[in-house]
Amino acid sequence: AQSVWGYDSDNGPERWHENYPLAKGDKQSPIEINSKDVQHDSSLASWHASYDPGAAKTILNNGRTCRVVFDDTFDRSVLRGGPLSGAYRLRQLHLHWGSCDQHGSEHVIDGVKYAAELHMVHWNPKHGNFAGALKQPDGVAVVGIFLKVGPTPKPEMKRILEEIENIKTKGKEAPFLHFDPSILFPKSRDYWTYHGSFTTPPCEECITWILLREPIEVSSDQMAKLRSLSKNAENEPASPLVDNWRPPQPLKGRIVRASFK
Ligand SMILES: NS(=O)(=O)N=C1NCCCN1
Ligand SMILES: [Zn+2]
Repeated sequence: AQSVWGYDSDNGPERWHENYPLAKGDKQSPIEINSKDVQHDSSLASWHASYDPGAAKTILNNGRTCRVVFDDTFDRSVLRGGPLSGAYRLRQLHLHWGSCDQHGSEHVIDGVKYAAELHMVHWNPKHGNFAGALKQPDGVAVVGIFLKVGPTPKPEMKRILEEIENIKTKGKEAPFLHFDPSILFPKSRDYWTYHGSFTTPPCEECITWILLREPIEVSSDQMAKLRSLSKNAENEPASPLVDNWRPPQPLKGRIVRASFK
């Protein structure tokens, strides 16, 4: 059987284009951000999230990440402002992380790789549904938050990490209720924005990225917790779910704008 895509040598990012041609497009994500090339745009508005804690549904290990799913059947939890026109519905959040604290993020900032990167995925309801939004350049908005290992870990990450016990192997899902993901935001609203793609196949180029400049802090133990997830199903040989990140892709002349000086 065709090995589905993943992050191993035989099915990893260097080979995705064989089954997913968009992966070789000229608006791919993630990217390396070099502050010297960033353009400050004073016309960029601030972004605002208004999330309903009741929209949180379940947390899942799909063998490639840990994902929290939200009810997106109406404008219940939305992101607006910043570079966006209109309100985008929160659909899910997930993470990418490394096998050690020194790497794991997908976007790289002035050569700095963070231990992990959290993505909050929103879609534009003017395109009818998520599948339709994937076909549009303004279809999806992802807020990226960097996780940095430091001395004052953010207690708000605890809720997600506590749930990991119940979703250790691929396919395991647990209820995840009454959760407002905006508690995960750092203090500063400063962000970079550019147009790119999903960092996972089929790598559709439908994303307005909003990357928060200020990382949130986690402890090394919290990172170890994330690394205790397995990519295998319960009855399969154990294989740790780590290094589920795509490396930076060619910028191809794109402009990265900053909301800050
Ligand atoms: N890492 S990413 O760009 O957010 N990729 C995603 N792929 C599937 C749907 C949600 N997000
Ligand atoms: Zn992601």
